[in-house]
Amino acid sequence: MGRVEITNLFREFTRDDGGRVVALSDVNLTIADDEFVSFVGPSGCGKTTLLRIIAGLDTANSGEVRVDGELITGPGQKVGMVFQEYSLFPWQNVLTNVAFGLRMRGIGKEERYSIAKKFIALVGLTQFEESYPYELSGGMRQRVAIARALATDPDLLLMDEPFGALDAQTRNHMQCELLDIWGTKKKTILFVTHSCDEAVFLSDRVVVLSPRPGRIREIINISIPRPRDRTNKEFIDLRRSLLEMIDEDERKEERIKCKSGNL
Ligand SMILES: Nc1ncnc2c1ncn2[C@@H]1O[C@H](COP(=O)(O)OP(=O)(O)OP(=O)(O)O)[C@@H](O)[C@H]1O
Repeated sequence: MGRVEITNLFREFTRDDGGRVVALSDVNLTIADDEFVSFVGPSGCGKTTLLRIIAGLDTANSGEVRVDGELITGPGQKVGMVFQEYSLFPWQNVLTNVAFGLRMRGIGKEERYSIAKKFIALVGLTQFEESYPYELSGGMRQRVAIARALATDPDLLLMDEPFGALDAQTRNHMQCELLDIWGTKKKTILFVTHSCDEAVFLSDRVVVLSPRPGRIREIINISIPRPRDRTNKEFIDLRRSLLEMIDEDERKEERIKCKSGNL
């Protein structure tokens, strides 16, 4: 489960000065069950907007998103989200943080704690069940956020730069953990990142968005067998071509801004 169909998505925002920003245009994409897809592209190209619309947290002006055939009209149980800033409740310990979504679903205390403990174990934090977020490192907090998103067993997991704030070593470690979890708990993952290296390391496909309005510029299949070796020539070549594509788009946008006097 977790098939996503995005059809003719268009999203425009009105700025405070009354001007219009087209964030997404003509986005059409189908994502298969259990697929791992990353979204990359220049800053401001609409990656977060796209994820928020898929999550039902924002509404497109036109077009639609379906998850397993069901039209998304608001936040739903099929979708879990993990953001860059952990978004844990500081006044709750690890156990109650992870059990939170289950409580919202009316699941009794004994059952929700038992489910939460299973997911805390999955992310390797059993010894920290009673700890509060301030007592944990950034990587540990992010693991709690992932456990919390997984505990409600969503078919689809949306992750918006979840490892962006982590140091390089913790980030690499979390990437491997995420792939392990994805392998065990089979679900569809949509992952926004600024890192081409991360996108190539994790994904079945990488979707490159163009600068505003965000459109699908290119979809790249990554068929390198996992676990992926970052020193492998194919890996290096793919990472380089992705980087070049995004650099080229960023330079193009700067030239347009210069010409229009916005820079
Ligand atoms: N609520 C809003 N009101 C007005 N403009 C918005 C709003 N949300 C997003 N935008 C604009 O829409 C465009 C896309 O924003 P979005 O955050 O989706 O891009 P992004 O690709 O995720 O950016 P980044 O990589 O920098 O995080 C940007 O130009 C942004 O300024």
